[in-house]
Amino acid sequence: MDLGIQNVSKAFGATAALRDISLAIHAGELIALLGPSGSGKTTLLRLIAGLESPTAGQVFFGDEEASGKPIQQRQVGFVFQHYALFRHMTVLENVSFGLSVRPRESRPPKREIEMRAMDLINMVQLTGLERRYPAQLSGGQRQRVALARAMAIEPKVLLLDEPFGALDAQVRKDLRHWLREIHDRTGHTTVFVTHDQEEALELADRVVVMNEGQIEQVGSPDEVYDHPAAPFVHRFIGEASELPVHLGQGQIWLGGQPTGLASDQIGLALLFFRPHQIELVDDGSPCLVGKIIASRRMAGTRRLDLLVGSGGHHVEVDVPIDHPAGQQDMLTFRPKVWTLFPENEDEAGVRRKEAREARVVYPRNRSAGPLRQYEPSCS
Ligand SMILES: Nc1ncnc2c1ncn2[C@@H]1O[C@H](COP(=O)(O)OP(=O)(O)OP(=O)(O)O)[C@@H](O)[C@H]1O
Repeated sequence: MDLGIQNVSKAFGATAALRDISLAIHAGELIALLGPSGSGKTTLLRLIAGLESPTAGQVFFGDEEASGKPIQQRQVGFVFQHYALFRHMTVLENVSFGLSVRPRESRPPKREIEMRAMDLINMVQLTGLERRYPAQLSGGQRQRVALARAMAIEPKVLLLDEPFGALDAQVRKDLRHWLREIHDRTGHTTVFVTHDQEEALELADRVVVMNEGQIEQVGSPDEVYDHPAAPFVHRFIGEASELPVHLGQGQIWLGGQPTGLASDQIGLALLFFRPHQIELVDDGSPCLVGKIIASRRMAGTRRLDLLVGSGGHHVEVDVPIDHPAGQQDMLTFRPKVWTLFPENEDEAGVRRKEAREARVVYPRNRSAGPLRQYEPSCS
C-alpha cells in the first residue's frame, strides 16, 4: 500500500507541530521518521493512523484520500513504545484480539483465528509462551507480542512509535534485526518513529529526517549519512565537527590561513567533517592546526578534542590508539571527506564583525591581498 502525505500541516493551538509536509512512501518500504524530541515524528505517525486529523493538507492510502477516515477504517497496525497489551489476557488472547472483535460478517471462525494467531506467535518466536500473561514476559517478549497483535489484523500499513524505546541496548539491537527479517518476510509498508539514528540507519530503507515540524531530508541511510542536505542533518546523523570558513582563491581558508582543501566557490561557509574522516599532515603542506585539549579512548580509536584556528573552534578528530599524536600538544591534519554549506546571513554578519574586530583579512576574490597567517602553521 502506497502512502501519500501532501502539504500536511498540524497545529495544536499556537504550536505548529507539522509545517507543510509532503512525503511519498512506497508499498513495502520500511521508513524511519528520525528527529529530535518535538520535531513532529509522532504527530505525523498519528496523522497517518487517523488518530489526529490535519489542520491542512491530505493523507492518501493508495489513491484514496484518507484524511476523513477514522482509524478503524484505515486498517493500520499500531505499536507504541509502552507495550499496551491487555494484562488480563494471555499472549494468545492478546494476538487474537483484533480478529475476534471484528463484526460477525467479517470475523473468521474461532479455530481459524487461533491458527492465525499461533502462526504469528511462531513468527515472533514466542512459541510455547502463548498461555502466559504479559506480566510473565520480559520487555522484549512483550514488545514482540505487541507486534504480532498489530500484524494479526492484516494491516495495510504498520506504524511503530519508538517500538523499542523502553528496552535495554542489547534487546533493542536483537529486536532490530528481528524486525527487519519479519519486514522482509511479510512486506508490510512500515513506518517507525525513532530518535535513535543508529536504529534508523540500520533498519530503514529510507530515513525521513525531521526538525521543527519540517522534513530536512529524505534518503537512504547512505544518502543521509554521506550526503547530508543541510547542516542540521550533518549534525544530527553521525558525528560532526564544523568550522566557519571562507572560500576563495581556489581553496578553503580558516581565519585567513589556507587549509589545503580545494574549493572553487567564493564566500562564507561552514565546513563539516566526521572525526574519523581525517588525515594527519606532517609534510608541511597547508592544513588545519589544532591545540590538543583532551584525549580519550573510544573503542578502537583515540578521540582528540582540539581548538583550531585563531578563533579556538572546538572540533573532534580520531587518531589511531598508538599514534604519537595522542601525546603531543598540537595536531596538524586535514579532513579527507568534507561538506560545505553556505552560511546564513545572520551567522555571516556576526563573523564579518568578528573578523573586522580581529583585523583578519578574508580573501574576497582572486585578486585579494595577502592573508594574515596564524601561528603555529603547517604551511
Ligand atoms: N496533543 C497535543 N497538544 C499540544 N501540543 C502537542 C500535542 N501533541 C504534540 N504537541 C506538540 O507538537 C510538537 C511535536 O510533537 P511530537 O510528539 O510530534 O514530536 P516528536 O518528534 O514525536 O517528539 P518525541 O520524540 O519527544 O516524542 C511538540 O512541540 C509537542 O509539544
